[in-house]
Amino acid sequence: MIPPRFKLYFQTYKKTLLLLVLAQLACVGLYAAAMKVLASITDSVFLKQNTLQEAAPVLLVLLLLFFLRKIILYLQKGWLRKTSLHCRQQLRQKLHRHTLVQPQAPDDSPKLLTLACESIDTLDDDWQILLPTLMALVVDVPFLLMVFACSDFLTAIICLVTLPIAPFLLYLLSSLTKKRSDEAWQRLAELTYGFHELICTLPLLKIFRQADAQRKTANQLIQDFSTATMHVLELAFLASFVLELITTLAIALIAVTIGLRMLNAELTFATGFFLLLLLPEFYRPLRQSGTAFHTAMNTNTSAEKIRQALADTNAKNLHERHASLPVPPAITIQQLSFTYPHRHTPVLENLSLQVPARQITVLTGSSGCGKTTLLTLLAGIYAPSAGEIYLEDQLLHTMHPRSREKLIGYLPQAPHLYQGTLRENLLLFQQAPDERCVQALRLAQLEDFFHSLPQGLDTCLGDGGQKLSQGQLKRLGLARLILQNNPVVLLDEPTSGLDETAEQAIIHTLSVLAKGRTMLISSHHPAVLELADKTIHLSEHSAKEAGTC
Ligand SMILES: Nc1ncnc2c1ncn2[C@@H]1O[C@H](COP(=O)(O)OP(=O)(O)OP(=O)(O)O)[C@@H](O)[C@H]1O
Repeated sequence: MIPPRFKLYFQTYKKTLLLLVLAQLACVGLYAAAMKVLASITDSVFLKQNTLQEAAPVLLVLLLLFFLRKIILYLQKGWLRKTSLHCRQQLRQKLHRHTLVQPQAPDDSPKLLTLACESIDTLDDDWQILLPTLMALVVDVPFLLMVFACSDFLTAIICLVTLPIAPFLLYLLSSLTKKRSDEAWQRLAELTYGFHELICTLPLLKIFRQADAQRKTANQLIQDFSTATMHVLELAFLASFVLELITTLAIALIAVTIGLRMLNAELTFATGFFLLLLLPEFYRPLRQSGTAFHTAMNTNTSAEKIRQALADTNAKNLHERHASLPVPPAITIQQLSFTYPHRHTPVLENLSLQVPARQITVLTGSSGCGKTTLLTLLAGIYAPSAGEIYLEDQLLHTMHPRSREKLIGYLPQAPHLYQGTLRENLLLFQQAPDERCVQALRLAQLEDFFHSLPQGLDTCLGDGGQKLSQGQLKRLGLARLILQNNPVVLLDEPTSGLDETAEQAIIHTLSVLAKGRTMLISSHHPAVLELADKTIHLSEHSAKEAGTC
């Protein structure tokens, strides 16, 4: 019944969980003591006719017990919140590392988005709902059973008999709920994917006045998701209702027996009242287990998806051994094939070629023949469907991402602009002195742009900040590459979108940057071709080397 990830929680957060269990024990102990005091006050004031003044010190003790319990509950909540946050942070970091280690399939980003946001956040319920219920079941129920057994054996026996009904009913509901919960997650993934696509293409849809037409698709996705969620909620409601009914009936049954036995003087008022006060607390974890059970179905589905996503990484035999690699290395491609998911024909098939070290190699070919695809495979963003890519004698896809990042720099056709300062956009969370940033901007022909900025390197770029033209964005990408200082540099159309003067300047920068590096450029521009030591013409599925110039 207990999900496997809980074992991991028990191992990782052993001390915190022990503390939480002790706090739980203290809470239930204080509650039982408070109820004992309350029963005895009621007994002394109403039945034994003592005055309130006589009961006042005992009332103070009652107040103190409630106060102490509140403090422990508050601390317990805080620990649970903190541990949940830490646990989710760790998982997000793991997932982040995984996306770097495991070359992503091109269609994976919406899936990763769902995993990193919704799925991981769902695991908060493990700490806010599941673990507290589990602790109450493990600590409160046996503790109160013992208190019942010490006070009145018959009540303890009835409680014990009614106890297994709830788990049995939950077991019956489990298979049905799991299927519906899986379905709801599937609909959520489709919804995320649909919205992701819609947002990416919104400007284009607006231009072609198709934004309204897409509303129908979005509405359908929302409808499907809400229907699937409603199905899950129906079952959750049913489970809670059944448990409420059973526990209420059990409490009523025990209350009647206690009442009858008090009438027959088999039980004193103080003991009977004390037992009646404790009964709701005894059944509380059982009532909560309905909600917890529904939550567990949901979190189990998310945890399974996260586990599957992370499993491939653990299986991969990655190594960081690149110290022995000659720098800059030559690139050798052998029998490389790549097919995009949901496509029947490969973009690249049995491609073999050599990119020499310390030279500029220019990749040409008609539009759509696979130049960008080849560069992204070399950058390790996608994994090849077949064949090998070697950096000297080392296989690229067995290399650790840290090694790959150190070795290979990549300038995509449209570099991404992050919402952040110019400095953050340049350094991408690395450290470097401001002078180096300014020097890189100068080399990438962005000096004038930099001087026009009101706050220099601290100027905010991206959404809500300074916007950049396509040409400026490309040069910003080039400045990033200059700062990264990688021995292998891959550039996709570095001069597209630039005017003639900027193009000349960038070509000069490229020739400077190429010194002591292995450079592969995808381009048609005659000026870039003039730079080439070697030209490779990529036609559909094959490559022809135009030889060394
Ligand atoms: N994410 C993707 N999913 C499916 N197919 C894709 C994807 N990206 C590219 N393709 C297809 O792969 C083929 C090669 O595309 P690629 O962008 O690599 O060509 P290219 O030679 O770089 O073109 P260009 O010179 O116009 O940039 C094209 O037919 C394209 O439609």
